[in-house]
Parts: sequence; structure tokens; C-alpha cells
Amino acid sequence: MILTVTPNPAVDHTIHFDEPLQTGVVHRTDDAVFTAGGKGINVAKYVSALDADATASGFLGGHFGKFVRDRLDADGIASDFVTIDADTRLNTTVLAEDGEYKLNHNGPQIRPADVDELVETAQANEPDTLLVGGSLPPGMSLSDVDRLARAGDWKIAVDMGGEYLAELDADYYVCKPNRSELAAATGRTVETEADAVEAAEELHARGFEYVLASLGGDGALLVTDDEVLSAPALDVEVVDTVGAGDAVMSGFLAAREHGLSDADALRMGVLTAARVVGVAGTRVPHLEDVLTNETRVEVTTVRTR
Ligand SMILES: Nc1ncnc2c1ncn2[C@@H]1O[C@H](COP(=O)(O)OP(=O)(O)O)[C@@H](O)[C@H]1O
Ligand SMILES: O=P(O)(O)OC[C@H]1O[C@](O)(COP(=O)(O)O)[C@@H](O)[C@@H]1O
Repeated sequence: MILTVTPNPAVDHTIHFDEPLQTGVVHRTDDAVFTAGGKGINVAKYVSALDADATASGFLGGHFGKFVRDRLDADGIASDFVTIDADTRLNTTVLAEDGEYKLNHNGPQIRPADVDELVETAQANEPDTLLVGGSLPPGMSLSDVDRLARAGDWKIAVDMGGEYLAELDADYYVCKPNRSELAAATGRTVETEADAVEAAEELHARGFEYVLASLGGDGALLVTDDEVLSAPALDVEVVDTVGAGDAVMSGFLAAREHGLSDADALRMGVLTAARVVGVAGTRVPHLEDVLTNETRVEVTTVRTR
């Protein structure tokens, strides 16, 4: 079972305008979607849809916390959250004619006792793999993530910002940086695929057994002990990219749960992401056939290590 820990869940509000945003103007639309989000929660939703066993955990509080809990229940996603006194946040993605604006709140204040309860919750669930996804709310530190990593006999996956990846101390199973997170984690400029390979290999050398680097429309890389694999993104119509990174991680983790190879896990990551970018926000697209999909994703070996 995969336990996903989202320290900082969110109600994701995705709102669409057919015009560029301007200051001093009231923009109006009837196109708005509210979903339960936060990186670990998205992974629990996508992994469940990929027919692997997942439970969502983390901190929830207030009305938005109730919204997230109710949505997961309604969608049949197993959950085991720590209830906090403060309010879960609302994140807004504005899709306007001039681009995609992501407006994320820092989140509620977490107390040391909340972190203790989270560690106990993780231990009680006895997962094979524990994923920590997304930002840390005020009051929670990276040493708490290392503590979660060491608190049980599980593989630990992280989908966190580059500045976090640079500071983690325990041994991790897999991380999923995007291009800017690779740059932030290593202090390198990451523009070409060769830059991304070097940065991802540096992270691997720092203690991540697998580095799954997502490169937006250029696809994804997987650095293993033995090789560097590459998979192109699919040529699909993109509604928005909210949840795309979470989808790559979900495909990878679900494939591992199904006992698939490194190459198939990378393939499943980009196939899942191709579906997720085709729907608004973090709604779960049709994923049941991803495992048996006929769509060709050619995984190539960039380098043998
Ligand atoms: N424009 C796009 N066309 C097709 N697939 C895309 C596109 N943008 C992202 N993806 C898919 O989503 C994955 C994750 O996107 P990326 O932007 O790297 O992650 P993040 O959401 O973490 O920033 C990519 O590896 C790719 O498979
Ligand atoms: O914890 P952070 O970094 O603020 O990110 C949270 C946001 O990221 C998401 O998980 C989407 O992630 P990606 O677009 O990076 O895949 C949203 O659901 C959520 O609002």
C-alpha cells in the first residue's frame, strides 16, 4: 500500500477567462472548478485510478479541510488525516488568455503535537511506500520529513520543491523534480536535456535511488543505479498542467506496485500525465486503461552508468 502524506493540502480552485487579465477590471466567468488537491492527495487519487492501493494522509482543518475530506470520501479514496485547529488553504489557478497564473497560499500553522500524530498515523498504516508531496506549512520543517522517512520500514518517495530536495538528509527511494526544481536543488542552469541529466545524476549521487525528472512538454527522465532513461511527452491537447507532475509520480509508483520495470514505470508516468493535462485542475481523467494502453511511448537509454 502507498500512503501519501500531504502536509499542506488545498482546495484547488481553477478558474478560466477567455481574455487576458488586467488590473482595475472585474473579470467574470461561469467556468470554475473546485477539487481536493495538494501533491500527495493528487497522487492518492491518480494511484487509486491506476488500480493500486493508496491511502491519503496529512493535515486537514476548517471548512476547506472538510471539503477535501468529503471529496475524497465521495470519490472512494481511502484517507487517514490528522485534524488540526487551523484552516486548510485554498489555491487558485487562473487560466487566462495570456497564460496560467498559480496563486498558492502558505497554509495553516502546524504544532509539534500535530507532527507527532502524523508520524503515529503513518506507523499505524504500515505502508510499503510512503510519499511526502508538496510544500511544508508553517511550523513543519524538513527534519520532520526526514523523521517520517526514518519512522518505519518503508520506501520513501518525495515530490517536493528543489530547495527542499537540496536539504533532505535521510536515504530516499525516489524524488520527482521538474526543470526548475532540478535547478534549485543543484544550483545548476537546467535548459537542455543534457543539463537535466547532469542535475538529476547529481541528485542520485546525493542519496535518491531513483530520480524521476519531469521536463514539461519535453517528457521525463529516470536516473537509476544502472542507467538514465528518457521518455517523450505525448502530443496531446493541454487544458492545463495542474497535477501533471503529480501524475508522473503516480504512474511511476503505481507501476512499481504492479511490479513493472524501470522503463515501464517511466512510460506509465508520462502516459498518466498525458491524460491529466487534458482535464481541468486535478480532476481524475479516465486512467483505467493506462496499464494496457496501446499508445506507444518509446523509452530510450540516454546513458549507461
Ligand atoms: N505541454 C505538454 N504536453 C504534453 N505533456 C505535457 C506537457 N506539459 C507537461 N506534460 C507532461 O506532464 C509531465 C509533468 O510536467 P512538468 O511541467 O514537468 O511537471 P510539474 O507539474 O511538476 O511542473 C511531463 O513530464 C509530461 O509528461
Ligand atoms: O504544496 P504546493 O507546492 O503549494 O503545491 C500545491 C499545489 O500543487 C498541486 O498539487 C498541483 O501540483 P503540480 O501542478 O505541480 O503537479 C495542486 O493540487 C496544489 O494546489
